[in-house]
Amino acid sequence: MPVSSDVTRPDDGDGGLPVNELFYSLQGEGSLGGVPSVFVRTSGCNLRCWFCDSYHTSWEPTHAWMDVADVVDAVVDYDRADHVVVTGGEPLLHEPVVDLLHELGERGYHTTVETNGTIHRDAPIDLLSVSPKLANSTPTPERDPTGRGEWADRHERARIDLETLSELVADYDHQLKFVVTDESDVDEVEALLQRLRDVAWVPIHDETVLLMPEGATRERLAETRDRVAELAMAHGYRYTPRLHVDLWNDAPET
Ligand SMILES: C[S@@+](CC[C@H](N)C(=O)[O-])C[C@H]1O[C@@H](n2cnc3c(N)ncnc32)[C@H](O)[C@@H]1O
Ligand SMILES: Nc1nc2[nH]cc(C(=O)O)c2c(=O)[nH]1
Ligand code: SF4
Ligand SMILES: [Mg+2]
Repeated sequence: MPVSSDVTRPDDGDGGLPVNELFYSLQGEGSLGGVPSVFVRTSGCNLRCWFCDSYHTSWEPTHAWMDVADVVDAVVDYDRADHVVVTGGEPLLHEPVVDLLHELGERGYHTTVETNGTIHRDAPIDLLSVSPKLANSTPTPERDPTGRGEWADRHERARIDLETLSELVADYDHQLKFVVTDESDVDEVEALLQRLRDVAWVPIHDETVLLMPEGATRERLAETRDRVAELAMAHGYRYTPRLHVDLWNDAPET
C-alpha cells in the first residue's frame, strides 16, 4: 500500500488520511488485549522514539492517502470485528481522524485510539490508550536508528506535555501505558504520575496504569519482560504483555 513519504497531503485533494497499513488482528496491548480488532495505522509522528516498532510511520513515513469514507469501507469489510484501533505514527496529528472516529462511532464500533499523549482533539473515543514517553525513548546519537541524533532535542522537548495529558485524562476513559525496561523507568513513571495528579482535575487510578516491556521483537522481549513483570508486582501497577509480538514477532499487518 505505501506509495509516498510526505505526510502533508499533496494538492490534489483535501481531507483524507495517510494510511500506512489497515489490517485485522487481535489487540495485542492493554486492557482490551486479545479482542479481535481492525487496526488503522496512520503515518507521521511528532516524536521519534529510538525503539519505535512502527518505523515506517515515524523515522521513514510511508503511506497511501485514503479518504475517510474509503477507510470506513475497508474497516466494514472485516465483518467479524466490532472493535477498531486507530494508531500510527501519531494518529491525533491528523484532523480527519476526528471524522473517521465519528463515522465509526455512528456505525456502532468500539474505538480505541493509541496516542503518545501530546495532542488533544475532541472526538468520540471509547478508550484513549495513552503512552506518554519516558526518557528511555529519546533518540540519543548512540540509539538513533539513523545514527545522526538530529531528533534528540526536539523529541526531548515534546515528549511530555502535562497540560495536554491532564486534559486527555479528564476528557476520555483512558489507560496510561508506559514502555519500561528497568527500575529507573518506574521511578520516572511515579514522578510523572505525581506531577499529573497535581494538575489534573480528575483522579488517576493506579488500575489505569500499565507497564509494558520494551521490545519490538520476541528476542528483545525475552530480555525485558520478566523484569517488567516483577516491577509491576513490586509497585502495584498492571502489566501488559505484547501478545502480537509473542504471536507474530515483528511481521507487518499484525
Ligand atoms: C507505534 S505506537 C503508535 C501510537 C502512538 N504514537 C504512541 O506512541 O502511543 C503504538 C504503541 O507501541 C508502543 N511501542 C512502540 N515501540 C515499542 C517497543 N519497541 N516496545 C514496546 N512498545 C512499543 C508505544 O508506546 C505505543 O503504546
Ligand atoms: N496486534 C496489535 N496490537 C496492537 N495494539 C497497539 C498496537 C499499535 O501499534 O498501536 C498494536 C499492533 O501493532 N498490533
Ligand atoms: S510516539 Fe509512537 S509512533 Fe511516534 S515514534 Fe514513538 S512509538 Fe513511534
Ligand atoms: Mg504496534
